[in-house]
Amino acid sequence: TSPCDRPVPPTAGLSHDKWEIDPAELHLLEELGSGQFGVVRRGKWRGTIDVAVKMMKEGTMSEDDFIEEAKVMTKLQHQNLVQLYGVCSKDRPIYIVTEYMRHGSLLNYLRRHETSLGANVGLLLDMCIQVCKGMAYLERHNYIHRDLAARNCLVGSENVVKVADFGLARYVLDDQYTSSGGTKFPIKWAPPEVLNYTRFSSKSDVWAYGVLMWEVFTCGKMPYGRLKNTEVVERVQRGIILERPKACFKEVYEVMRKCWAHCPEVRPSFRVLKEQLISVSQGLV
Ligand SMILES: CNC(=O)Nc1cc(-c2cccc(-n3cnc4cc(C(C)(C)C)ccc4c3=O)c2C)cn(C)c1=O
Repeated sequence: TSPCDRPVPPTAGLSHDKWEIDPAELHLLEELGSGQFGVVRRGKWRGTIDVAVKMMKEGTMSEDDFIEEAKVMTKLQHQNLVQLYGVCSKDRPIYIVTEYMRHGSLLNYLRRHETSLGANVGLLLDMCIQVCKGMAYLERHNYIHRDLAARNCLVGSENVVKVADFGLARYVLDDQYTSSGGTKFPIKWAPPEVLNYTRFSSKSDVWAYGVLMWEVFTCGKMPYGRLKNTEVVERVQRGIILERPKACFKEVYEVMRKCWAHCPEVRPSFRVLKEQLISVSQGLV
């Protein structure tokens, strides 16, 4: 957007651009883990706001492209998206500062709470609906995630679930991750058109969302078990899909199956998925 599109802040010219965060306002705390770009730490911003800070390891990300994109990403705001607060890009390593989610990744949360969650299909469905709402917002903004999976969603207080790291896949420099033949490429969440032509779209996100629903209703099992990536590619191209999880009743599995239509145009949009899942959850009451 050209500067004239953005409302001019009263302090125009005095402060950094609004997506630029002053590192002096950050107080770094314990390490939360490490991801594709290096170490992530919990922190405090302006003394009180809980944040997560990704400290970008040199050579892991195409930084200039990302910093440009960060301006767009800070504008994507929804209660089921992990909010990007801004970046510290004046020196290296650059920091990516986001909202902090106290219970960590959805995948680990499902595995840690399998017993209690397994008995609560209403809650499992609610988690799926929250992710769907976040994804429907991205779809409305023509924004593709490219790596939607339970590991890339985060859990906050009161079982709030939010989609994280949307769009970041485009800035990963590791070709083991970016090329579909690479060891880190998320084959088990990829539809035929991505496996064959790396053709990403909101409909390829819908396929991945179906796999995420399967992860949720199995409380964090690995899709296709211990099958090798080559075996999964072969099955997906032959139209073999994941089996119905025990905890998953038929109406929900029917929605999952629609996400795995071979042809992307046949798959429902996230907007339609959201309506269908909400009506299934109302039928539960
Ligand atoms: C206990 N609470 C917490 O731990 N909370 C949190 C943990 C993390 C966290 C910690 C370590 C690594 C990663 N991580 C994991 N996978 C990633 C994958 C990608 C792609 C590009 C491959 C999709 C990019 C970045 C990451 C990444 O930074 C995250 C999200 C982030 N946030 C916001 C939290 O609230």
